[in-house]
Amino acid sequence: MAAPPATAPATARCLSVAKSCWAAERSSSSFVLSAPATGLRQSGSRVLSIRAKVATGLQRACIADDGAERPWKLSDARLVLEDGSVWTAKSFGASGTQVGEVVFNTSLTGYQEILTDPSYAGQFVLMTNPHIGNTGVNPDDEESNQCFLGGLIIRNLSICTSNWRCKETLEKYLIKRNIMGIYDVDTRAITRRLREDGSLIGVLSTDQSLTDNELLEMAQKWKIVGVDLISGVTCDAPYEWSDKTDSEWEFKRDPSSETFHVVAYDFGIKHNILRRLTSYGCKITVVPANWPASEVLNLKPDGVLFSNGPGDPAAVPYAVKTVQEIIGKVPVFGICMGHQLIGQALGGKTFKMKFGHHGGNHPVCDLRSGRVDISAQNHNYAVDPESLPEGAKVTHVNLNDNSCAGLQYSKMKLMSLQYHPESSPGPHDSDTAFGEFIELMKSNRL
Ligand SMILES: NC(=O)CC[C@H](N)C(=O)O
Repeated sequence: MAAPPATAPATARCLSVAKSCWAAERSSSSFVLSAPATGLRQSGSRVLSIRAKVATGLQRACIADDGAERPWKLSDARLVLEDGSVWTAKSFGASGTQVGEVVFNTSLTGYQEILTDPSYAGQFVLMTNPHIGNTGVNPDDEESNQCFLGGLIIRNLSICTSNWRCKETLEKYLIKRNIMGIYDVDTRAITRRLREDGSLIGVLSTDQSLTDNELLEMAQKWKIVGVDLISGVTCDAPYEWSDKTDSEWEFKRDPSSETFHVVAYDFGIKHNILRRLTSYGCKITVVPANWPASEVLNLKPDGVLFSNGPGDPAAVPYAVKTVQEIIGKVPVFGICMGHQLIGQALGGKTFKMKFGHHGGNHPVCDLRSGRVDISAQNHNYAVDPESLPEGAKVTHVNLNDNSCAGLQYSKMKLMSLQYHPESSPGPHDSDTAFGEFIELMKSNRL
């Protein structure tokens, strides 16, 4: 059970701190900040300086621990961003100190699928929905066997859980899995900063012996671009997968009469991708990320799936080489990281987006039919369509920013999507993509 809220509502505390910061600002002759953690952005805009001061002011207002016992939880955690801002919060889940890239996710729920999505390795996920934890967690919504993300950042932790599937509270679940969580922090302000400045590296800490400056230094030294994160999340050895989507949840009513053998490269694969493929009539062999292409081709599969996965697609040349050795020989389907690796394997370029796409409400247009799907997304990198060779066709665009959301190259028997047709969590609109992969494999059999 979460701790009861502090007496003064957070917004009120925030506003009074903001007011006093503003008054101090006006009475001083310059906008130079006195707090060491904000000093780095002194040369930045006046607006940024004020915001940083508010964040630092919150820390002073909340960590007034005089040793007296109080029946509510005091702020005991900090999030220090690489821009020098310090955000105080209350911890839940594990304690300690953790570095990661902060991304915001606009899904209303589905936090358990997000926590267990291996593509979030190295990242802190900030949920923009202010109320999280009310449905607890259950054994069926896991997308992998562990949590790979660095930590969870939320506005309000639900003080109770109420759901017929709930087996455990979010707080207990995070403690068991040694994952840090913070709440009672201004997630809207952090999201606005990420939208303005782009994704930022941060440090989450409950360790009061570390100074703001020490945490800031950790954030500024840490790198995520150019790092191979796939090798930390892929499986150790091949295995067979045969679980379908549970009949209670199945929404596709016309099971395929044919079966297809698909080899799935595990770059951080989500279970629901495997379940959806199985429901569409596939027998699946999952192989580790570094499994030789020659051994996969020796199995004579009907198709190969290149899965989602964490990090920078340009940092895994071995995976790009594998994709190069396979495309054109058997039908392939790339999802998210798999799509980006296909882009690279075709000689195209990937680039880091300002703050990426993370959420269950991204409109995507299928340019072939004009149909618009609402899709589940989680990526910070994208394929530059201008860099692709002739013949590679952009089939889908994200309607929020026109970025490339899908590819097809008939001669190479390939299709790929930048988003998540398996939709966990998210809408089922794009489930038909699995049917398209089945058709691609069928036509290759003829
Ligand atoms: N979901 C994924 O596969 C993520 C892809 C890649 N790691 C990115 O952030 O762009």
